[in-house]
Amino acid sequence: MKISNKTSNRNSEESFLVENAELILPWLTHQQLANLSLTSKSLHKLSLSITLNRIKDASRNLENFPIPFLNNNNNHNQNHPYSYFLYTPSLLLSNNIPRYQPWGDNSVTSSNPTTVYNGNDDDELVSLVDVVGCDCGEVCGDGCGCLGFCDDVGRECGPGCFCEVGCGNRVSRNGVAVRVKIVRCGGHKGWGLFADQVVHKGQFLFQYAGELLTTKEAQRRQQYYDELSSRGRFSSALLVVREHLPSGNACLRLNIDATRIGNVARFVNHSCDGGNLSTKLIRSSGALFPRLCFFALKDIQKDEELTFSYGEIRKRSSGLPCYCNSPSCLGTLPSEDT
Ligand SMILES: C[S@@+](CC[C@H](N)C(=O)[O-])C[C@H]1O[C@@H](n2cnc3c(N)ncnc32)[C@H](O)[C@@H]1O
Repeated sequence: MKISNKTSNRNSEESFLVENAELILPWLTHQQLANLSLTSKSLHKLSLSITLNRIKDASRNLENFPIPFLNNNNNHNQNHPYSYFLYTPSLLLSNNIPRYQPWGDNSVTSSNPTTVYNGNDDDELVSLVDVVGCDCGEVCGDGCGCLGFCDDVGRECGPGCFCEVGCGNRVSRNGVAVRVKIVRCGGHKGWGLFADQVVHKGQFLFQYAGELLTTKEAQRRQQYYDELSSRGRFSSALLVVREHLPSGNACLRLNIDATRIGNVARFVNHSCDGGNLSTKLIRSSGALFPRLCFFALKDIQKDEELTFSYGEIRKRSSGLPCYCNSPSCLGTLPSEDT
């Protein structure tokens, strides 16, 4: 039997991939994995087991609990087993975003191969010149100087403090605090985030993690995302937070894009009735930027969808249709000029 060079090259590529599957396959994007699975039976089997693993934990092992994807939708068009994005538990500067991230390893490797981000802290966002914090000891008490509010922004202990990770004044710094799941919603909302346990009113759930952008970059991306959304089948997760002084003047603006890299908060859908989550900005001592934190607005039952209001303003006349299903639904999603 004569085997052509092309066939033997393909066979050796395939056996190389099969032999090194554990090293290579976890790094592939969903598209690369899908393409690979078409090439041979053994790679199809391996890709399938990688996919089943991904479905079990969207956070790639970076949170305290696994965060599963659930898609019980039989509609062929909506039959995606999971949503592909890179995971970060905290805010990242946009010049430090990894190009690839293994699924199941505890590190995010930056596009600069010398930088490995371990996902546990936001050291990148700490002022190295002016790191300030409390010196209460292991755990802070009522007299801790980091407690309280400043211009409507809550305060917490942070990288500038001497207290330890278990300190009660670090609620928003320890990742996702309650069990949640990412569920494919019926209709046109795409994926949504659901409680996988009872959550009590006032409880902290998670922060909105992603890339911190300059306003110019946020405007550029918003325009691009709007274009993609208008063609359908695209969900952007670019959030602009504006804080105003009592005078009405803007005093703070945060642009967080979780579209390419983010955490579970990127799956929280909008509800015109305000939903069951509230948001609050919290600044950790020593950190340059505050984080946007989500708290339960009311008691939330297991299996209830987690939602909040994306805003009041509907500036774009051709706004995207809203499917929140609340009696107060306004028909379109909020939109503002970025
Ligand atoms: C932050 S993402 C939320 C997760 C998103 N559903 C997904 O599948 O990735 C925001 C996008 O979700 C969709 N979305 C959120 N709330 C919605 C609603 N009430 N009705 C319709 N689409 C909604 C819109 O496409 C919006 O741009």
